[in-house]
Amino acid sequence: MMAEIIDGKAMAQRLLEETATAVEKMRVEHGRTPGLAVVLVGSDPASEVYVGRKIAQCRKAGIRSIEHRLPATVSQAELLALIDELNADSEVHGILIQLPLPDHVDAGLVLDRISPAKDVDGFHPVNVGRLSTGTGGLVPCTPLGIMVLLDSVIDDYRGLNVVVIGKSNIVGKPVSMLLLEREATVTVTHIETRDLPDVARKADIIVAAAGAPHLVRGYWVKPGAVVIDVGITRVRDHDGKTRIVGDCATHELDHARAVTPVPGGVGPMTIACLLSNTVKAAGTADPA
Ligand SMILES: Nc1nc2c(c(=O)[nH]1)N[C@@H](CN(C=O)c1ccc(C(=O)N[C@@H](CCC(=O)O)C(=O)O)cc1)CN2
Repeated sequence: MMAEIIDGKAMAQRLLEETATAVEKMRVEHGRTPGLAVVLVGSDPASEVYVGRKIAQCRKAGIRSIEHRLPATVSQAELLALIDELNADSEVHGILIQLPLPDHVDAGLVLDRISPAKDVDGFHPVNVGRLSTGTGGLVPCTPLGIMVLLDSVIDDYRGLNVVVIGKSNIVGKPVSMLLLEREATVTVTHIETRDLPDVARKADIIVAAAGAPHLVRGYWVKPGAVVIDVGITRVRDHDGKTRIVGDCATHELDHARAVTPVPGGVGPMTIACLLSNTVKAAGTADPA
């Protein structure tokens, strides 16, 4: 039997529609339009695509987006000055700095400068701390999206074994916190983990976020497990064409209960959750 394919594209579309409804309600009831500042440094082609999609989705949902495109040579001081300006702007409820940043910029310093209340990416230490103590705050978009996808196939996480592959600050660590909040038993694995296939095979849920194409093979996955594929790697085929592949060899996962596709799984949810975080930030902001 084939595994169920969790349709991230359709679920993202639904969330975007709900967000548009919430934006309209906020406008009518409070006279406030959520505003998202999108900062792109340099011209990384993938970042250009993602930023373009974020802005297009904002437009559709009725969120005001304010785009700041800076050259790759921008100084750290200039970037910090822009963030100070955006922090002080009452029309800006969310600030997004598209990653990666150029090497000469200290990304940690830049992200820490964003006001935690406007940190719609959930990367600021205050929001990281809130997430790890289960005390609210803004949660990173990809992990939020993963939970929406998982909730579509799992009612009760209590006692389930989850193996997270990858310990990044953007995905691995925050998704582990969200799963712990649901009383799952979470094992976070990484490049140094011994016998990773054996560890993975014990999982009821695998979240693969290693950035390693087709790392997770069929024999890593227990029959009936749910597999969330977070990897997005562009590879070049024999014919010279590029295509996007995930961290999982999905064609070997017929025995899984459900899997997310790449593309069309976690990626679209990341953008939808950014918009819903922006509305959340606008809803908690002080009146202008
Ligand atoms: N400030 C941030 N920077 C980055 C984040 C982030 O959450 N915040 N995540 C990634 C990039 N990203 C969003 O910014 C992102 C990546 C992929 C997708 C997506 O929809 N992917 C498609 C496939 C790719 C394609 O079609 O080109 C899919 O999976 O279907 C959306 C957003 C790093 N930077």
